[in-house]
Amino acid sequence: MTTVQVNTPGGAYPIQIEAKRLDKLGQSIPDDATAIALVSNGTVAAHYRERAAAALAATGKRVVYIELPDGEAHKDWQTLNLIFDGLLQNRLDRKAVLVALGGGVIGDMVGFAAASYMRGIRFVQVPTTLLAQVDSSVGGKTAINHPLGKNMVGAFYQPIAVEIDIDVLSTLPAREISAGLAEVIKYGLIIDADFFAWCEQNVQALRALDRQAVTYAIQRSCELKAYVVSQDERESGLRAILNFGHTFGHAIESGLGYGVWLHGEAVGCGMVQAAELSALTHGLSAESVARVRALVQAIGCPVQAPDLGEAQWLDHMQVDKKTEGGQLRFVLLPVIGKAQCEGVPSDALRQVLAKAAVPVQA
Ligand SMILES: NC(=O)c1ccc[n+]([C@@H]2O[C@H](COP(=O)([O-])OP(=O)(O)OC[C@H]3O[C@@H](n4cnc5c(N)ncnc54)[C@H](O)[C@@H]3O)[C@@H](O)[C@H]2O)c1
Ligand SMILES: O=C(O)C(=O)C[C@@H](O)[C@H](O)[C@H](O)COP(=O)(O)O
Ligand SMILES: [Zn+2]
Repeated sequence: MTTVQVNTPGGAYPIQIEAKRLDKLGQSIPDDATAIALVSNGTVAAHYRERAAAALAATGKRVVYIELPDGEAHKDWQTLNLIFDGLLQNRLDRKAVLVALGGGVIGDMVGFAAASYMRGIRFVQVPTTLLAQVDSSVGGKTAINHPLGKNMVGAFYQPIAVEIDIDVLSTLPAREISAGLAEVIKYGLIIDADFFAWCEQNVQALRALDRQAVTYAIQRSCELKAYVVSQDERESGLRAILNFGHTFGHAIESGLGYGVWLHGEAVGCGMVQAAELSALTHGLSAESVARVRALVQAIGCPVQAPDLGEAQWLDHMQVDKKTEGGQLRFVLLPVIGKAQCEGVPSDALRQVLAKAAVPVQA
């Protein structure tokens, strides 16, 4: 078992990474918890609900189950309300603990519900996608989407534990593995050039879910994210680097409609666009841009952006949370392994957007 520690003003907690961790979930429940609400969706529940519920019931506490519809298109108010309905119908009090069993969609919604139910109750992240294990379960960003913008309503709210069972990845579709790898290589690009080079060398092992390679990728990603969020929990500076590729990526997600491209796919493509922008504004070399594009392609994510049209691109990017006083800000790389967040000249941005060429389906 590997443990990575996260320390923020909003909460300190361990990330436990282990095979068959699902069977030890009871260890993350505090003794004074009055009840446990396990929240998942039908897809994940079909594989893992029984084991997770049994491990939680072994604490001797009452376990209730709340099922949400599956998919990014359901990361909204209506679905969030289903969590509150379940908590109230089952009379869960302030000392109840929520457990998020699923990918980033479940984790983000359960986290937001935990932040607001009775003004805040404890919650545990049990991430079951690669993307959630390397990124969304760590750091306390919780949110739902708005039709006009991604993750627009939410809170910073830390879990009390993150429980990663690497075995659950065996049931994940290949497309979801590719999407998760986009966030893995992001860490190399923004903060650890050696890790980026390691990803280049191990891309086939990662896609094949080679146990040793995947375990290392999860551990290193968690270490790097834990370092960043422990320095800057609420994104007043450094944390913005974790948003590399997301100004473009989130515009793709909301522009095409949530769920058409997976979050990781949109981020993968967005990182290629952000690398192209970095070449125009921060001197990133043509060779480095080519390395970014080649690795995004090698993990199985799209590298060619959809043709939303310049006006739509700008409209969707304008609501990005890094925007200040109406000025768009991007995470940019002077070299692979270093990132900074800044405004850019509009002609450079237009040059990058002009390359978006994939026709958008009606
Ligand atoms: N809070 C953060 O810091 C943060 C970071 C990155 C992404 N996110 C958010 O996370 C979301 C994307 O998360 P995601 O990629 O995990 O998508 P997801 O939660 O939609 O999961 C992907 C699909 O895989 C299924 N699934 C999950 N685990 C499975 C398993 N083990 N076996 C089989 N199927 C399984 C899900 O039911 C779903 O259909 C986006 O909404 C994104 O904005 C948040
Ligand atoms: O943890 C962070 O900080 C991130 O930016 C991680 C991103 O991968 C993630 O997609 C996050 O939800 C985006 O945050 P947002 O503030 O742009 O909504
Ligand atoms: Zn992301």
